[in-house]
Amino acid sequence: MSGDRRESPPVIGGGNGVVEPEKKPAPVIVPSQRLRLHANKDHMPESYEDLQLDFCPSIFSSLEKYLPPNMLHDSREEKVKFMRDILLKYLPHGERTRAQKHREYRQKIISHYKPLKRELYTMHPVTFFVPSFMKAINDNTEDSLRSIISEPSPGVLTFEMLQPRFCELLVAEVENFEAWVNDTKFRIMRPNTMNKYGAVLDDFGLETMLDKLMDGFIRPISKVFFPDVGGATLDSHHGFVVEYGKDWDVDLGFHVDDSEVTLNVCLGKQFSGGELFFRGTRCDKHVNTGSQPEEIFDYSHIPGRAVLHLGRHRHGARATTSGHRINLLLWCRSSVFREMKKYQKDFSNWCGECSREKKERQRASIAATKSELLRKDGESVV
Ligand SMILES: O=C(O)CCC(=O)C(=O)O
Ligand SMILES: [Fe+2]
Repeated sequence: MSGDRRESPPVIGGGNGVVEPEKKPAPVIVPSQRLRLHANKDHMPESYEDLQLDFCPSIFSSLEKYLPPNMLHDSREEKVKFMRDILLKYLPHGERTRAQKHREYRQKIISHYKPLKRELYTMHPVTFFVPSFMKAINDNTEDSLRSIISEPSPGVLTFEMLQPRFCELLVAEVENFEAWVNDTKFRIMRPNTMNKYGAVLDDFGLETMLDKLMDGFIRPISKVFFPDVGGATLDSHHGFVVEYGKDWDVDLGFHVDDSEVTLNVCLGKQFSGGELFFRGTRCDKHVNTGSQPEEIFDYSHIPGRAVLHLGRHRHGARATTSGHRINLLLWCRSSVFREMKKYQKDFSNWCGECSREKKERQRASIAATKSELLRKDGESVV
């Protein structure tokens, strides 16, 4: 083991609170009509963005061009049903049942829960974000982004992001949701296996808004700062809030997130403690190795200020010693990166330990070449 620090092994992924697959096989629906072999280029597909779907809405828009011609002008609901049945066939059985169960779970919440602050459910950049953040995103250059971002430790980016009013509204919505959960005794899934408190925002209607947050605001930053982990191709997310304090979770153990890039923004309220501690980025193989002194970093949350880091950047949260801390988390994922990762062994462009090992191999190889040259030199002198 390298480095001077040992931590207990980080929890990997932390799960995302999704129900376990059912054992009984579900019947596979075989559509009586087939997709076309070639896309109908003249057809203008509908938007599926506003629907609660178990696949990315853009997949439905793309697939619509392949629908049998007689279906093209069917209702959106009929087209969704047809395409969804086809897409589900491509998921492994366990995944398919899991996706179906999760869809039903969400549907149940959404059809019964009455949102309090409706303005949160559609993206309003000007009222959500502080002007400096808006400007940097709108200018959309590396320089403009760098001008608002600090990097107090390698790979830990921080910047002012959310308006105080937005934070208040989101906290009020979460409290309203929790009151509804208590009143109705509805059993909700927590954000992941590490939390007893907190709520999954995607499960009660905020998925579309959070998708827009990822697409329009987090992906442009990740593309510049985290290109090696699929920062430019983030295409799905898990969005939730965590709550800490005497009456909630107290701290959060050492772990890595099930994400390529994680956005963590403090929403308030008043609290002390709760610092994030970081211990360097690691691939699967090296997740339990020690940390180098330069990888050790503590960050104190400030309401409205975002922290952006790799999911594989090992971290945890210290005890919130007084008050109530609520943070918004967006675990952003890239399916392209995950697929490519299966065929790679060396992650020295982002894993601290792969990189250290690679440098060590290069150093050893240079030293061996030098001593070989010196030996040959010595022989020729004699
Ligand atoms: O409490 C925090 O700020 C950290 C939360 C976190 O790391 C997580 O939920 O993955
Ligand atoms: Fe985390």
